[in-house]
Amino acid sequence: MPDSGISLPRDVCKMPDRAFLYLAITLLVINCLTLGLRWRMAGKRKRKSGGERRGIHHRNRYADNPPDFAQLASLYPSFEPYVFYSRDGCPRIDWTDFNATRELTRVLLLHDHGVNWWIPDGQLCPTVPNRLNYIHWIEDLLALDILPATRAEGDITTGFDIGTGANCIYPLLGSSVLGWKFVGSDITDIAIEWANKNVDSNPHLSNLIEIRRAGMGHGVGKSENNPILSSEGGVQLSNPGAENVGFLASSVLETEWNAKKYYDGPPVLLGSVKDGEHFDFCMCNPPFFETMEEAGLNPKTSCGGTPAEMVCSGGEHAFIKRIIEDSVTLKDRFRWYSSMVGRKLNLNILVSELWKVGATVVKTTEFVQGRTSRWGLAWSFLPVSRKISSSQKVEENNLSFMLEGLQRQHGAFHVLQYVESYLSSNGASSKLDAAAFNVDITISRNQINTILKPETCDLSNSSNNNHGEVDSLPFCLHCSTTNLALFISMFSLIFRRFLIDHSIRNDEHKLSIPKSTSLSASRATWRVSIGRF
Ligand SMILES: C[S@@+](CC[C@H](N)C(=O)[O-])C[C@H]1O[C@@H](n2cnc3c(N)ncnc32)[C@H](O)[C@@H]1O
Repeated sequence: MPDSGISLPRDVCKMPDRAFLYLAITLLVINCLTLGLRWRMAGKRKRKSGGERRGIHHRNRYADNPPDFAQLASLYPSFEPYVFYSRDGCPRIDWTDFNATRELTRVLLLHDHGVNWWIPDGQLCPTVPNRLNYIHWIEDLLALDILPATRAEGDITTGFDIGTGANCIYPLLGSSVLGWKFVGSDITDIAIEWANKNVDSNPHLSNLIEIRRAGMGHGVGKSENNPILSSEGGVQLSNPGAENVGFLASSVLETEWNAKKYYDGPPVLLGSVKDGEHFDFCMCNPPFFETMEEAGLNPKTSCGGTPAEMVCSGGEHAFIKRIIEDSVTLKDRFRWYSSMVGRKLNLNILVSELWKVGATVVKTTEFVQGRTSRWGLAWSFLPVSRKISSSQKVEENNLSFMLEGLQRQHGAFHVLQYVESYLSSNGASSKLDAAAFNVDITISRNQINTILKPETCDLSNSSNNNHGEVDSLPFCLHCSTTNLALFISMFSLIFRRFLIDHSIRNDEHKLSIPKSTSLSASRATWRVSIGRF
């Protein structure tokens, strides 16, 4: 009997042929079903852990048509020596060979985008399909109508690429694929020289792209009055969120944040943006690492990358934090600020920092690049329109409300963290998603009853002083039952506790509650999520 890979009980071997055949088929079917189930579960697990997991952007031209190495080799003799055929007959290249990856990028840019391009040995070599994902995500952000338009219709979309590199990839792709204008900044001579060469070799794009040395005393924040640069030229260490820490002092995020180092390199946006300039967006593929060892240079690929491109003091966290600080000064000079982020932990920390500094909207996405993931982080300070989409309007279990009377230093994020910890301490399962800016709560009727018990509800100690400016925060409540009134009572109580705990006079606070909700459901457990809209 050939080795089927399935071991059978010994007496099965004595069975008559037909019985054995049935058994073998049954085992095979069970095996297939199990495999299928595992496969489906793996798929589900992936989506569950990755949230809105994204691969290649649906508008990315390589989404349905990955680069055809054989065709490229037949069309471009310079690429041909790098292509070999594996045993299964598939054309491949050696991803650990820098010359091969550089030649692939060159021919892809030429063949698919009509772009002439080159970089010197060792400079960071971009993977065209990956870089296109970020461009298309920016396109998605610009199409969102939650922010007011900041330029006249018909004006060309204009972006700022922080750290454009010798490869100048984002301006070249953004201008050739979407006709956008770009300013690309960098700090090294080699990047400035080669980015300019790459622009000059494409006369059809050169009027769309300007290469600029960062921090050369342009406009806002020029060296002599740059509010961020200290007299020693280092970065002034603002204690992040100092006035906002409050009850969060011990939270994990804060601890992580405070443990981080600070960027002390050349200016980033301040000093690079000229007086009167406005941009639709900025983008950045930052130096991700603190050391070249950390960069670890993936042994499975060779995309080059010099220390100047890969490394900065404090790593990506510090660099992006610096972009955030600059954006706080530049505010609506950019419609959207954005950056790539290499680590999920940093993404969460940066999202929470953005809410603290007053961003009006924060968006994130995941870019799946082969076996690694990167994240996109975008934010704005423009007023967000409170338009409720038609799908939200028909959902009867969605409720929007305002929490008024908060002091301005208590951001909506603080309120959500308070809700999370308050409910957790009362036994409910409560999970804050910093990126999505909401808290998911699973709570039982008994737990709600305990929270609403008169002794728990004693809110009489409310004679605190109110100081500072007051503000109001819009929230949205999504509830898996129609029993909103119960939740509103509970949240009203939690918010009142928050205000009391933070020395805000009780009578200043107001929670608008709809009149027509009824208390009827008898389910044991509900799911509710509260977030900012
Ligand atoms: C990871 S590389 C990105 C290059 C290119 N944008 C890409 O995606 O391949 C980071 C770039 O940021 C540049 N850089 C570092 N500090 C900078 C600063 N303060 N302002 C502008 N660019 C900076 C580096 O020289 C480097 O070219």
